[in-house]
Amino acid sequence: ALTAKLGRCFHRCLRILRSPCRSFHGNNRLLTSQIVSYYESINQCKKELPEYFNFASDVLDEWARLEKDGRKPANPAFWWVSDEGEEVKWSFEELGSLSRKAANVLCEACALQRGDRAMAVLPRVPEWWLLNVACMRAGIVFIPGTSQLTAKDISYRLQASKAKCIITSDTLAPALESVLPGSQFLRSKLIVGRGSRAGWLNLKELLAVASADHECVKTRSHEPMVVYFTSGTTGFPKMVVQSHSSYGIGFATTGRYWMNLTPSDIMWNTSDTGWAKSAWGSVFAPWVCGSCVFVHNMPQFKPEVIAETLSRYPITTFCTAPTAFCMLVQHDVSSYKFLSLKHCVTGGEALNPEVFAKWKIQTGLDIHEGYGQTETVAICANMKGMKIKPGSLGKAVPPYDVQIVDDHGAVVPAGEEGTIAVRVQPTRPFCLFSQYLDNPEQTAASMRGDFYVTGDRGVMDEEGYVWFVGRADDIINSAGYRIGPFEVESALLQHPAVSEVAVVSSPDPVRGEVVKAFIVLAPAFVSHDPEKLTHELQQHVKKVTAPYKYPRKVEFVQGLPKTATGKIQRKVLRSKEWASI
Ligand SMILES: Nc1ncnc2c1ncn2[C@@H]1O[C@H](COP(=O)(O)OP(=O)(O)OP(=O)(O)O)[C@@H](O)[C@H]1O
Repeated sequence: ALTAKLGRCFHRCLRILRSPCRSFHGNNRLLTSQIVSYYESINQCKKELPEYFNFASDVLDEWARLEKDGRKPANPAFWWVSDEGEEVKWSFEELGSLSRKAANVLCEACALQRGDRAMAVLPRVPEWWLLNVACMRAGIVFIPGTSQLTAKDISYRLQASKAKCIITSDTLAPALESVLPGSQFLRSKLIVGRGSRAGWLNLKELLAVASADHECVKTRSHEPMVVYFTSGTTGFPKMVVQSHSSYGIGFATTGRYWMNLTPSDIMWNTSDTGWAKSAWGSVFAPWVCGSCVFVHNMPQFKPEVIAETLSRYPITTFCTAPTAFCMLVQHDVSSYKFLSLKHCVTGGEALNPEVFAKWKIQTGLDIHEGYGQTETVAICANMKGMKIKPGSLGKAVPPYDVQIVDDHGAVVPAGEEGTIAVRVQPTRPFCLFSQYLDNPEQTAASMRGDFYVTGDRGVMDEEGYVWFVGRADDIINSAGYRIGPFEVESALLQHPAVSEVAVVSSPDPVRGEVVKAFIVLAPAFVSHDPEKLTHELQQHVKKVTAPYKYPRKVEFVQGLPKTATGKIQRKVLRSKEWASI
């Protein structure tokens, strides 16, 4: 009888674990590792997506429960520092109670309801994280925008997104006021920071009197959770809708295997709050893994400040853009001691192998490059434990089936160039964006046959590693040769004279177009003879890569045009080159 009883009990447990609708709500017996592995197995298609899911109640509150029971490493959920020496540390419990208060503020004082949209244009202040979680709890769609946006940009975004609430800082509010009257959807305005302003509610004052009792909305997995704007590298930024599960569950594999995160880790991602990269590395990937989100609120990216922060705080995992790694190795971080740091990741643009090699020499650490878009979680990555191929994007991250396809959506053989694509037939991955907001044409245009196409060109090698060639628009077609800017830029960066470089097409009467390099010189080379230097750089490229790729035109410049995220806008340089034609 006892065996039969045990057998029944075992099967009941198994049924609960396998149940598609299972949530962690109220289940106190779960272990730390089970939270991550449950969501990981959904990513690996071993378990079905639950019908209802909410990151706040199903993940964050679960970590808070384990923390309370003493079954989670004593790591804060959130650790924020500023240049002025201020510090904020929240446990998962504190994050829970503060975000419940914030949810009440949004629902009561701001009169927002489930499904309404709220736009937050804030620098890296702790309230950004609170409001993010508060919106999840209330089922409000959160729309982050970078504080580098101009009032005109914000006006466009408010109109386009039909946001009912604008949240901004006391310093940004005056500049915004001029454009707000034109936003017919806007119902409430919330200020984060000190001081009062006519017509604005103040979060701090409202939080002081808000109740910490709030029942989390039971959101459906596919319900919209957040809208992010793309960087606008190739055109006007697109509004990408992500659901509660796409970002909420989809980052489990990214966090565990690419970022190497566990509940003992402290993750620092330097991305600005307005970009999807902050959702990746400062919200979902670390928190689904129970790690601590570390934030340094610094108005400007200064390599010496980054290096000091990495030395001073027990940061274990560091993520920053390739350009930032480039600035760090140029600053030379060899003299710093990053005692806790054990894992570095990057993405968002191409990481040149030269930077990878220098970082390894200076710190002893690899940089694990990953690739993805606002529309996705990590598509490819050089994951922990895998052989790293410097210069490659790594291999497909589950559940994505990544292929290189031709113009008709047919998969091309290994070694052949095509468009990097993610299979959506017969099964569309749950962690792919839902749509471009109010733009069915653009949403449809992102599909080709059985695939979602990224718009990036690449090659897959025999081992399944994907190599980035360039954005489709950036490929140079010179006398029948197709040349990706990345390879030429990587070759040029190996030369000590080159500090930064962008390679684009330029008109040519014979070849149609030729390779042109815009180069920012390293300080020691600024006074060199430009003609001699041009020749030397051309010879250098011919030596380190196929000679037909060398830049026939070279222009030395003071700086390169970049998006607010720091990505090089080759489009701007290209347009100037072709303007006179
Ligand atoms: N590791 C990487 N190497 C090279 N490029 C990368 C890498 N990771 C991401 N990218 C580039 O960044 C893009 C995704 O960035 P994001 O979603 O911010 O929008 P964007 O393409 O920069 O802007 P927009 O779509 O508005 O032009 C990818 O499509 C790819 O071009």
